[in-house]
This record gives sequence, structure tokens and C-alpha cells, in this order.
Amino acid sequence: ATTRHHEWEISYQLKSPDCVRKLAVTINGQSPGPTIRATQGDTIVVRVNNSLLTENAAIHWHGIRQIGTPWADGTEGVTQCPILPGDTFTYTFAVDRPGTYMYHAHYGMQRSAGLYGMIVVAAAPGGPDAEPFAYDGEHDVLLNDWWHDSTYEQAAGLASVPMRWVEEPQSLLINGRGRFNCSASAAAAAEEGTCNATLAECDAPVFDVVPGKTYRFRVGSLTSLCALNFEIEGHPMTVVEADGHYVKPFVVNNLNIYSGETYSVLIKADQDPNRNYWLASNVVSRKPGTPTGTAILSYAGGRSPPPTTPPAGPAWNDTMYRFRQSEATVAHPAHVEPPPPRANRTILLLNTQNKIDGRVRWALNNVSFKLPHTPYLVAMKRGLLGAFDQRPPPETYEYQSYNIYDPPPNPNATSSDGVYRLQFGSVVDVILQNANMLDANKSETHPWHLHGHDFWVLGYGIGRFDPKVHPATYNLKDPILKNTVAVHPYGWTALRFKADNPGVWAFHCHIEAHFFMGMGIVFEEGIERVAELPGEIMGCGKTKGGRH
Ligand SMILES: O=C1O[C@H]([C@@H](O)CO)C(O)=C1O
Repeated sequence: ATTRHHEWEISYQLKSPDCVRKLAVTINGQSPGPTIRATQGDTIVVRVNNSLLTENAAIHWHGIRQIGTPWADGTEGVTQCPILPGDTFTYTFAVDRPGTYMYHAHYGMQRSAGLYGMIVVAAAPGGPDAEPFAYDGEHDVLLNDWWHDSTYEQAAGLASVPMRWVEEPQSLLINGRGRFNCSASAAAAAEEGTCNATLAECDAPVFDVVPGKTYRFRVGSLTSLCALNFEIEGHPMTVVEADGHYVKPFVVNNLNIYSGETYSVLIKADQDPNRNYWLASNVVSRKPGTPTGTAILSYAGGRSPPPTTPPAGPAWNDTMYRFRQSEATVAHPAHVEPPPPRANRTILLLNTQNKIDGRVRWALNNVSFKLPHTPYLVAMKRGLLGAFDQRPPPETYEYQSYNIYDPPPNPNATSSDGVYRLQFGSVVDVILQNANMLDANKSETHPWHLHGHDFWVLGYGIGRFDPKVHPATYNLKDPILKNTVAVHPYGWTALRFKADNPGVWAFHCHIEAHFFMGMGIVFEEGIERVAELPGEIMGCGKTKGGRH
């Protein structure tokens, strides 16, 4: 095993990811930031210098469980104080599993400003986690959405009364590049002078293949909002990995991918080699208002756009199409890790859009999450009881009587920074129950991400989860382990994990605006087993002066 050192400087840069010049938050001048490449068992050391003039930062290593290093999870307010402008913070953690992971800002809505990248961990050769598939070459694809409003304008709008929603993004990015139509529309006119379609910076990315060879595409999504459908024109994809776990292979013509998820797919370069093909990213689940994001699959090294129209993806509102892909994603037969047969505790979480003091918020069992000013990890370890609400949030809701197809009968929620405290080593089931939003006849997809763990995905349904009926339908035979999972419109998703990683861990909707609006909870387990905290994570709230 190797220790890999990285020196990063976070700074504002004027970038034109979709040909329109905007402020971006970058790493060493780039967005996406550098890809971290490692082998299973390596230790990663990233020294982050915050050179933003006026803004805090924190970086989360998405999908890395941080076993024994909960203070390195990078979740502002949960595991650390923010890194102040001018300060340096060193993240040290092990990559103990092979697979495709990502990193991104976890401070306010900073991720949307471009602070993100990929982590690619190769399997230890010949080890038990060696890949059960073969390929000749690989490409990394990071999918994003991009707005011309700054993250500050977006956050301010979301917190206003009435709320100003972020709306659909201007562009979809592939590896940080997109293409806004500078010559069309009034929106384009508003960008006059800052839109330059001839910039190399917004040229379509090109992925080279050699005819006859098989390629692994590692695809990750860190969209702020959009559920996406990814397609490589004319090339069916065999899904082989999801969130760092090997999948029982299945073939799709296009792949639905939610923010926070990663997949590996295999394609064979077996099409007419005298032309190029599109890579396409399309919005699904919400009514699209954004053009297809494109890149080029090149057989002969050429960069010319394919002669065809880019694939438009499946019908955006075909929930069952996406549901079936969710259900098809199960563990590879040779890599099944069976879940414990039963849970010690079941937490049923009703996801609703609510209001607090006239502000639109999201809530779980009518409680909307607010981040405390003192990170939980320090507050709990030090017994700073005044740092957060000591009352536990609710474990369930009135599922017998609640109509998930109607807007919430009582739209008013409360807010809390209370924590679900889990018995160390216990098995916990969480059922995410989706419902109608404030507007009638509307329910959206939410990708839920758990820090510090992978969870087994036991089942999905559409409609109301019944604790007396649905547990009997769980897949206990070969469920996939993941760190991010979708709850479909009006649907439910059941997951199970073992609370065996000492620390404090966020669990939240990975839509940037939704977490900002309270759509998350926090788990604590085994806090007494957490080793002495590094002073580096302190310095804010009730931990002021704690660095010594
Ligand atoms: O929180 C949200 O607000 C909007 C909409 O409900 C109001 O414009 C939307 O789609 C969300 O997910």
C-alpha cells in the first residue's frame, strides 16, 4: 500500500464551462478538480489550502467510509468546522475498497460552483475484490448540471419568501464541459459579451476507442439537481459496478443515474469505425428545460461531431422505466455480502415539502433539518450538550392515515438539529417514503446518500409502504450495497446498514437545494470509540479555542 500526497489550492476562477464566462470554485485552477487515482489499501493525503477570498470550504470524499477517521469525512457542521479563507486542512484517509467514487464540496451550496472531482480506486491485483470482468481500456465520465446564476443567488432565492426556485440548469456538463447556445434566445442575449462558442474550454470532450476493443466507462453524477440518463449512441452498456460494488451484469441501451451515484459500464467498440458517436446526457424525472449534454466517442482519433442527432433519452416522466433499472441492480453472484436477516430498529421517514415561517422547506416526519454551528463530532465527544437539540427526531409518521398522493394536510413543519443515536453494532432499517409536494399531483425523485457506510438496498415500491406487508418482499438474497439510492416519485425505498463505524454521519438528499432546504438527518454511533479528535476540525461555535 502506498501513501499518496496531494496539494490542493481552492480558488475562484473565471471559467466558461458552457462557453459562458462565470465565477467557478476550482481546485488548482480546474473544475472538475484532479482525479484521485489509487489502489485499494492506499492512504490518501490531501492538503487543502483555502485561497477563496471570502468563503469557507470543506471537502467530502463521497463513498469513502472513513473507517477510523470520521473527522476526515469533510461534512461541515457534522464532522468539522469549515476551513476558513487562508487556512489549510489536511484530509488523511484510507481507500479500503476498489471502485468509482467522487469528492465534492460539503459547505452550503458550494458544490454547485464546480468544486468536485472523481476518485478511482483500482482493485488490489489477485485480491478477493478483483474485478469479475475484463476490459482493454477505461474512461472516466463525470456528469453535472450548471447554472448561470451563482450559488449565492441560488441560496438566497431558496431562503426567500416567496421562494425563488433554482429552476432547470442552463447546461449539462460532461467532464466539466457543455455548450450553451450563444446565438439563440433572449437568455443568450443576456449573456452577450460573456458567451464565446469558439473557446477551446467548452469544446466537447472526446473519448477515444480502438475498434474491436472493450472499454470500461466509469460514470459518476454530481448534479446539483438533475436526474440524468446517460447514453453512448449505438453502444449497449453492460452495467458491472455501482457505488464501488460489483453488479450482476445487465445490459441497457442507456443508464439512469442520480446525483451521488457512480456506475461502471462496459461497451464494445464494434460499430462502423468510419464515423464518430455521441455520448449524451439527458434530464429525466423533471420536465427537461435543458439541452442534451454531449461528448464524442471517436474511433479514429477525429474530433468531428457525429452525423446524427444526439440521443434524446427515454421519456422524462417514465418512472417505471427508471424503477426497473433500480430493481435490476443486484449484487454480482460471486460478490454477494448477505445482509443481517433482521433489523434491531426501523426508522420510517416520510419525505415532504413543507413550510416554516412561510419559507419552503423539506422535512422528514415533519422535521426539517438545520445544521448546527458546532460540528456534532466535537460536540458529542466533548459532551457539549447545548450545541444541538438533545431530543431525538421522530422515528415514524402516521402511515396508517397519511395520504401520500395529497399535498401535506399540515404544511407547517418544525426545524431541528437533533440526531438519531444508534446503538453501536446494531442493524438499522430505514424506509424512505416519498409523497406529494406542496403543489398537487407532483412528487419528485430524491437520491439519498449515507455517509460512513454502504447500505443494502432491500427493496423498492410505488405507493405507501406498509410495515406489515412489504418487509416480507425484501431481497435478502443478493441485494446490492450502495451509498446513494433513489426514492422514486410516490415510492418507497428500504435500506439496511450496520451501525458499526464510530462517528457522526449525515444521511441526506443529494440534491444540493434540497439538503439546503432541510432534507437530511444525522446518525451517531459509537461516539465513545472515536479516537482523539484532531484539533484541525475545531475552531468554530462552542469549539473555539479547542485547537490547543
Ligand atoms: O423544492 C422544490 O421547489 C420546486 C417547486 O416545488 C416549487 O417551484 C421544486 O421542484 C422543488 O423540488
